[in-house]
Amino acid sequence: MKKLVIYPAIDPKRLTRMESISNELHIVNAQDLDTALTEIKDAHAFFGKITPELLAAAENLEWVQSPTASLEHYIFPELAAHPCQLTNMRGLFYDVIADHVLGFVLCFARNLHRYIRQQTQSLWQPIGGTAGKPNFVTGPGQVSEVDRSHMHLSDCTLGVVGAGSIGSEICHRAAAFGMRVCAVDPITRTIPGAVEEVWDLDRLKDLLTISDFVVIAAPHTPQTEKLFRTSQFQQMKNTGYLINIGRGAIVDLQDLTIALQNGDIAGAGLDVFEIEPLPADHPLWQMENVIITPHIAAASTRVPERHLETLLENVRCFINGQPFITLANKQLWF
Ligand SMILES: NC(=O)c1ccc[n+]([C@@H]2O[C@H](COP(=O)([O-])OP(=O)(O)OC[C@H]3O[C@@H](n4cnc5c(N)ncnc54)[C@H](O)[C@@H]3O)[C@@H](O)[C@H]2O)c1
Ligand SMILES: O=C(O)[C@H](O)CO
Repeated sequence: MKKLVIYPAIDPKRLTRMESISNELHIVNAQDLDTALTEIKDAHAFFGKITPELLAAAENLEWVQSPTASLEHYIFPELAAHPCQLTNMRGLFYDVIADHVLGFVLCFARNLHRYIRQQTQSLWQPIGGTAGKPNFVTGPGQVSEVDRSHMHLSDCTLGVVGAGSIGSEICHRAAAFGMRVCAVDPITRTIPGAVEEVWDLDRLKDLLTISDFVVIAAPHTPQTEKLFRTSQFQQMKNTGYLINIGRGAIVDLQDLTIALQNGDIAGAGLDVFEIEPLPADHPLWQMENVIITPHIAAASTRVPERHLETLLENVRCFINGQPFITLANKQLWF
């Protein structure tokens, strides 16, 4: 019989669901580190926060399941070198984060973030027009400054950096809004129904040059750390927007701030930051072309249940000797 050690211990209700799927798994829900260290010795699987100390104590470990989607604070060199398979919790947030991104896109396209600020001052001012004046739709053939200041999504291109579960869903949603969509990714080659050919990473510059909205949906790895610096912002359209729901460390915060101040890009929708929480005196807070959400793009009532479902499905795969549904590529981090 295979043995799974869980540490830190999980809610007994979740444990019952796990036990109910198989009587071929001996589960130890370790209440303290000493128990975890003793029990992991002959365990085949581990769920929770693995450490170098726990890994060193394990003699038969075949599988480690991370409780998080991202692995940059989880993986360490001994774990990468260990023959065990590593799985994560990716894929739980694909739709809700894609919604969040489209929320940013719609705000920028229609200036909703600016109108919400104006509303707090009872200010009637069409963006591009005159305060306090009625705004008449212009006649045939005439495009006013107000028209010019509001984007038509089907005229826009959205480019995604990192076409995994979240990035692919963003592409589908953007395509449904009539946008042209492109993406770069080292592994994904196509997103059926949205992007016929996903480009390799060497075409990042092409993506930056043509996109009205650049969306970062990649993990934080040595390759993506500070991928976005001044030169990337300068390659973007100066009417373009950056949206980051991936990881803060992918974008150099200072360079982004300067790019926004210089008008190298038109604005940014940010859920993640190089420094979290973003300090209260940071200039980004005061920029009217920046929308800040406090790392909540994944928040949703459905996520805890999906979290458990992913864990149960991987347990089933482990018992039945089938491929895991969220196998991680350990080499991405080293
Ligand atoms: N804002 C949040 O609260 C929140 C929540 C969940 C996940 N995330 C972030 O989103 C990331 C993506 O999540 P996911 O579920 O789509 O993961 P995923 O593993 O399904 O997709 C990640 C994609 O990024 C690609 N990638 C790897 N290296 C790359 C690089 N150098 N350049 C471009 N693409 C690269 C991978 O090939 C993969 O297709 C996570 O790693 C996490 O950092 C953020
Ligand atoms: O990586 C994750 O699990 C999400 O960003 C939630 O913090």
